[in-house]
Amino acid sequence: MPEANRKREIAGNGPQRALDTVPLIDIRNLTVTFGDTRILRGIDLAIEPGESVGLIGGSGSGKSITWLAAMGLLPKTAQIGGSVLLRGSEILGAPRTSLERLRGGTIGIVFQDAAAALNPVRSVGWQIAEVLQLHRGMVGQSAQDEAKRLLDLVGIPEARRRLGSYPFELSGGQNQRVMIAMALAAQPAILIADEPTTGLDVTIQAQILDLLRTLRRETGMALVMISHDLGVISDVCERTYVMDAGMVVEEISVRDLHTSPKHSYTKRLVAAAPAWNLGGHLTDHAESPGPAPVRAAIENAA
Ligand SMILES: Nc1ncnc2c1ncn2[C@@H]1O[C@H](COP(=O)(O)OP(=O)(O)OP(=O)(O)O)[C@@H](O)[C@H]1O
Repeated sequence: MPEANRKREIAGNGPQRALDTVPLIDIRNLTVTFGDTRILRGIDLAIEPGESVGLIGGSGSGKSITWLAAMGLLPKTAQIGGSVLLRGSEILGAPRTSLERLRGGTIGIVFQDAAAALNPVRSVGWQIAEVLQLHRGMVGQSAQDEAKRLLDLVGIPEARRRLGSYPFELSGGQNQRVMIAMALAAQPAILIADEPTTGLDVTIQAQILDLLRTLRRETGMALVMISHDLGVISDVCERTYVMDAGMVVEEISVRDLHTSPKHSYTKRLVAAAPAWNLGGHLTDHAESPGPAPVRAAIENAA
């Protein structure tokens, strides 16, 4: 399909996006197969610079696999097809070294389980400094000062002292903030947050979501939020892709989620979510009843 038509088609099917720019990331007809099992069945999605975009769907719908495939993080047993353009250049199948440069560089990633993702035998200051050296060439005092600034930025108290702390000395919420600081250290153009608040208590979850919203506004980076929680998506994102069984079934603005979901799966998600949950971006987050009832409602809908 000619490029212009493709873009018109995307715009016609979902919320309006800028049509005259090259997307930051443009995923086209992405397929993933393990053996005989097709996991992704032709994913199309695009992220513009500075946007905040959700990827919502039930467990096993392929949300994480989409981004793992796009960034070359799947095992060799995966057969991958389609195209992933980063600022117009193909990165699917790119050499490992250039993908490693992109990951944690242009593309920052925050996973659910920060404690597992952080190195237990290195101080958080060391780990942030490593990113600063790798991606920005910073060493010595300037790296230490920047690491401290990043810990301040993500809301870790007594940041200078905390540079010497190990992950086991920090709470779950603080480790998640350290992960975000590490991702930000490389000044990414896009941050992919895969269920970044699952497992954290309600108040900490609200604080982390608030932090991600603020950081996106202040740094201008794009944010992709992967979640099965409609509350999280409507809290943080402007629009969302809805995934079911390895396909994107709908692209919709978060505001329209309330009133005009089109696909039956999206309608079920919305119908099952408590009313407060869909107004998350309009409410005081600290009063949110939290993710557990939402997850139960979504699982019932699926
Ligand atoms: N290495 C693998 N080999 C075979 N199948 C896999 C592999 N990794 C993931 N899968 C399968 O791919 C499907 C999609 O997984 P994925 O992790 O993307 O789901 P998800 O939508 O992120 O779900 P969740 O919200 O539970 O994390 C699942 O059915 C999973 O079992």
